[in-house]
Amino acid sequence: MPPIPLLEVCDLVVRYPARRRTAAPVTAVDGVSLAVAPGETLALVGESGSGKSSTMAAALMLRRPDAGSVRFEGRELTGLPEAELRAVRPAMQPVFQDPFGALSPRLRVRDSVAEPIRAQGRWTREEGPAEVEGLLRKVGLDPGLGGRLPGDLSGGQCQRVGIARALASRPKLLILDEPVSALDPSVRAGVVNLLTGLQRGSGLGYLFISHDLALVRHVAHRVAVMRHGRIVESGPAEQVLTEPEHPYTRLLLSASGPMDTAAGKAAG
Ligand SMILES: Nc1ncnc2c1ncn2[C@@H]1O[C@H](COP(=O)(O)OP(=O)(O)OP(=O)(O)O)[C@@H](O)[C@H]1O
Repeated sequence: MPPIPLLEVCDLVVRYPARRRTAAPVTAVDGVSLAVAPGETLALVGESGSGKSSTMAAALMLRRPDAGSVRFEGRELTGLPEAELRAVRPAMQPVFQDPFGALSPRLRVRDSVAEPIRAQGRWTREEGPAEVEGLLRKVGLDPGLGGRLPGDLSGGQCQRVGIARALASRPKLLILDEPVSALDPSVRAGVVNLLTGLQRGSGLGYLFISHDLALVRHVAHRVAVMRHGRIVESGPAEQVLTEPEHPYTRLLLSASGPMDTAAGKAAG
């Protein structure tokens, strides 16, 4: 029997109220189904406005979907009260595009990383600091940076702190929303390699949201292509990216140009 997916989203619908009185409500996600297995990276690709971030927000239950189901390790989340969701959330952690925006500007690096450990009630004076130091090392940072504020770090360093903070909750799934697209091209590959390295042998699943198909080719096991709130094509990365069936996927691929971005090359 195949393993139970970490995340399983079925027939997901997310609507936003009309922004103007005369406008219609927006259906941002219109019946999306996807699943992420342990140790797997599913890339969700599509142009701006196709509904990727709305799917992410609903999958994380940051926004309750208007219809459909979200299961984590087989457990339905949509009907759970907030108190029960709080217990599930550590296992599914977001990593956002803006590395500075994701961290509190007034919290030192070590406190940002310590916060989830404290929130889970695991902090002890003996083991807490060592766990933080270990997490900083794990994401390729010198623990000596622990005393700095985010404003004293580069974008790449900040994103690594964001990843360390996500890992501090001991998650099973990371939902990564364009995790390297705001970074300087010269540091993207390092962060991509970090993410692929963290996954190796760990069972950590990734829902990897990106519009960079070159990058997706290097990180994803499977790809789902989203357009106007729907998945128009999905399958193994190699198949979708080399023999796309849907005209929209072909269009995205032709618009993305040759598969040779800095991140792609170094990560390959
Ligand atoms: N808070 C909101 N209120 C109204 N409409 C919204 C809201 N957030 C998103 N939308 C609309 O929902 C649709 C999907 O947006 P979403 O941000 O999920 O797409 P996306 O693929 O993640 O785009 P991007 O890559 O630009 O973030 C778009 O038409 C967007 O304008």
